[in-house]
Amino acid sequence: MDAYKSSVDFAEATAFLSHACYEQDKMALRATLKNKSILSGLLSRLSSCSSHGRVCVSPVLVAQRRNNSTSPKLKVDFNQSTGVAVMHMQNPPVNSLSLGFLTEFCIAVEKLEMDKSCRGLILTSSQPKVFSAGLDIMDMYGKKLEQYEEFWRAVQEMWLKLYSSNMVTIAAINGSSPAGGCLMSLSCDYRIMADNPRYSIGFNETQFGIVVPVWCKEAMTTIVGHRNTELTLELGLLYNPSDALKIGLVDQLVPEDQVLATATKTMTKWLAIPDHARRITKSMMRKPTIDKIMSIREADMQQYISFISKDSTQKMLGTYLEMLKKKRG
Ligand SMILES: CCCCCCCCCCC/C=C/C(=O)SCCNC(=O)CCNC(=O)[C@H](O)C(C)(C)COP(=O)(O)OP(=O)(O)OC[C@H]1O[C@@H](n2cnc3c(N)ncnc32)[C@H](O)[C@@H]1OP(=O)(O)O
Repeated sequence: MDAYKSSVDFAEATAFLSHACYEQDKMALRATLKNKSILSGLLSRLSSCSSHGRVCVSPVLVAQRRNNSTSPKLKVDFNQSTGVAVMHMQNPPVNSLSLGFLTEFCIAVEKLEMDKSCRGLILTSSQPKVFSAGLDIMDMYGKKLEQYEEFWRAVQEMWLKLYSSNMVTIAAINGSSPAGGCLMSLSCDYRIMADNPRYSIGFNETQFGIVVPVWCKEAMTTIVGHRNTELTLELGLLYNPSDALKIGLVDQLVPEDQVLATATKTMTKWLAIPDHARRITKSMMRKPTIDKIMSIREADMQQYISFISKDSTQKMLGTYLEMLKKKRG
């Protein structure tokens, strides 16, 4: 009975998802998913139903107002003739990965994934100077345990969706991309960054007392190797574009005004490879990491909740938030 009930929930929510392209749909979806067990079930099952063996979603008040904004946090331009979608992140001011953003992102990627005519996804930012500031610290600060859980479930889901995508995914990094922003680009197949020494990319978490999850370490190690990962994560390093290129954190640097054009050109090359061969190869390369991470998903959740809700962690996050806000004033 429970299994039946949950499959009905899932079917309803999936049917609903496929139509959730307008703002009122998204608001209703969030209301439908308010029950976190449905959210967890839906998001996990969405990731397990895909093909090819991939694992198949004061200052405080100012920031809260921003996060509650109902304007779309993503703009997706899909070109039917090329089969390429460009996803512009537009969550001002810095494209932080808030719960609202993550939910919208998972829905958008799932919709593109289900559309067989979409073969490539370019991820970029509409915000000046910033690709993504990483996880929204407001969603990690001063919240209830259930809220931490809902947020982290969405973080895990977003990573899985992007990392296990069948599409060719290219990050067009047209601004700074610390922490979660860096991991988001590392989940793509290829990274092109604006050659502007004022931009930075990397993982600065330890600098303000946060430890990245094990799956972040795993994903990074597969790209830049054990030693670079160790140095970056322990010291909380952010790199300028040319240093990022040296260690392989990005694949290519181009002048700022050519990031998107280069991504589009690169996409054409990737799409010239027969899809089935590329997809199976991608799965072969990534499935071991995905399987490993899936097996520790619930433990990772418990670890996150216990770590983030500690008084000492909250105190450090509070200090960091104040520091970020003072920087401007
Ligand atoms: C495939 C998907 C992957 C999913 C992700 C998985 C992630 C797991 C990874 C491991 C754990 C990750 C943890 C994190 O990501 S914690 C967040 C870490 N991020 C940072 O430390 C970046 C902090 N921000 C900055 O350094 C700068 O803001 C930035 C360089 C990005 C831009 O600088 P700029 O000068 O243009 O802007 P301001 O600093 O003035 O900021 C403007 C306002 O935005 C607020 N802000 C900035 N960053 C965040 C943030 N991460 N969360 C919430 N709010 C943020 C900042 O306070 C300013 O607010 P006010 O306008 O109110 O002053």
